[in-house]
Amino acid sequence: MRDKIVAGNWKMNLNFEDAIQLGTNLNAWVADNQPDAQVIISPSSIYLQVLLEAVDEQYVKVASQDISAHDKGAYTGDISGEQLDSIGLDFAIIGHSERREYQGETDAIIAEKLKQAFKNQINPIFCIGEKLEEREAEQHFEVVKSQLLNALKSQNIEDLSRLIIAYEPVWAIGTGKTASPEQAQEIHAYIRKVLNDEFGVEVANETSILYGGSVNAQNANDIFSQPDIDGGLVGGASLKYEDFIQIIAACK
Ligand SMILES: O=C(CO)COP(=O)(O)O
Repeated sequence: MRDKIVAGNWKMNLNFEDAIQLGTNLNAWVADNQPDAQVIISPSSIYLQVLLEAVDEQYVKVASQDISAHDKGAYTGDISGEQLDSIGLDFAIIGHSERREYQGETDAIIAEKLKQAFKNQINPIFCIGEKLEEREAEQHFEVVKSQLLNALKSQNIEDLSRLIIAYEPVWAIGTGKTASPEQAQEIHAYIRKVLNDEFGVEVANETSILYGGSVNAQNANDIFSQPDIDGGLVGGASLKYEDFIQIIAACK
């Protein structure tokens, strides 16, 4: 379903107390202010369960930052979709560029992770986006198309109703350099066109496509006002309560 969504990817930040405090404060703010956007927070996995208990799911949803590509068994350090589902978790970030870069995640691995999410009724926030050299070589359209198709072609079409996409140009992540609202809109419209061409109009119209990469309280309004941008996946600014609530409020 195409919802407005603002998701905070906390990455490997915040200690236990700060994570609970931020989650609790956000929950109270959402309850009081009833923003248009669905709010999601994505803490480190050790805090998932306690945050699920600390927030009310009608106000704040919780997402893992990853999911195993495997069902179960001898995969030390992995957390399976079934395990995530068993604590009541409904969302998972999959294929973030930092995992592609530092953990060697390929499109093929990401396709398996998406399958595990779908199989366990978890809504994936599937990340795609080009690197700086690919943008400079004007290959960004090809890159996102191949990331999309390599990961989605093997999925069951009916599972795609759970899909959320996050377009995050790697050159804009943590750099303070945002894609301009026009650049972001252009590629979001293109992503929707690829979805339409490959999977049909329903998938294209019903998939939320979030923008990520240096979203902050100042630029959120301009970015979110673009027609094909349904919200944001926010890193650094999601760790600061005052900034993050302004970003949520900007998503209408
Ligand atoms: O990677 C991101 C969210 O997943 C974006 O991070 P920043 O908002 O810190 O650029």
